Amino acid sequence: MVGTSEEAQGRPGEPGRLVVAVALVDSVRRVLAARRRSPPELAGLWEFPGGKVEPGEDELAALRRECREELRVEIETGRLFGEIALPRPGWRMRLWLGRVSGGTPVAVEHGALRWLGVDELDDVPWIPADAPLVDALRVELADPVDPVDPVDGSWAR
Ligand SMILES: Nc1nc2c([nH]c(=O)n2[C@H]2C[C@H](O)[C@@H](COP(=O)(O)OP(=O)(O)OP(=O)(O)O)O2)c(=O)[nH]1
Repeated sequence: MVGTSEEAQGRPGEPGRLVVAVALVDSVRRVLAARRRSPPELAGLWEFPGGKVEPGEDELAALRRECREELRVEIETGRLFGEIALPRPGWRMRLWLGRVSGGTPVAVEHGALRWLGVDELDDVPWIPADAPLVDALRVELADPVDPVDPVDGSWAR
């Protein structure tokens, strides 16, 4: 049953963790989504690239590391887009805006990658916890708060 495993709920007394992820936006304002292969309760669901920040690690350094490991790309980050609580005690996830600055994403650890336009965000089953971020991204992609974001003027009009 989904949500009953240790992966979903954590061990009693386990300290929380920070997960950092990035909404990579391309020049035609599509966002990169990645399909998880594991653990079983998340396999097949789609997410933003990222992962756990290691103890003592800088959050954005962790994000760049995860993008190299998972996608084989270099990234530039823009502004912090949002933060959510994950369904595991003490765990939260911070989502940054960003773009690929080097290389082409390859699904090293994921089952698939897709660049989704604003009208395609609902085409994949996202991890349920991500729903508020996906909703906010839908608004952002359709009508950017700052048309010269996400990094330094790279939004394509
Ligand atoms: N990367 C990412 N993780 C998410 C999202 N939504 C969400 O609930 N999560 C959860 C799934 C995982 O429980 C946790 C991220 O852990 P992870 O297993 O991807 O982290 P990691 O790459 O450091 O993995 P590992 O080295 O321990 O294998 O955050 C999302 O959009 N992106």
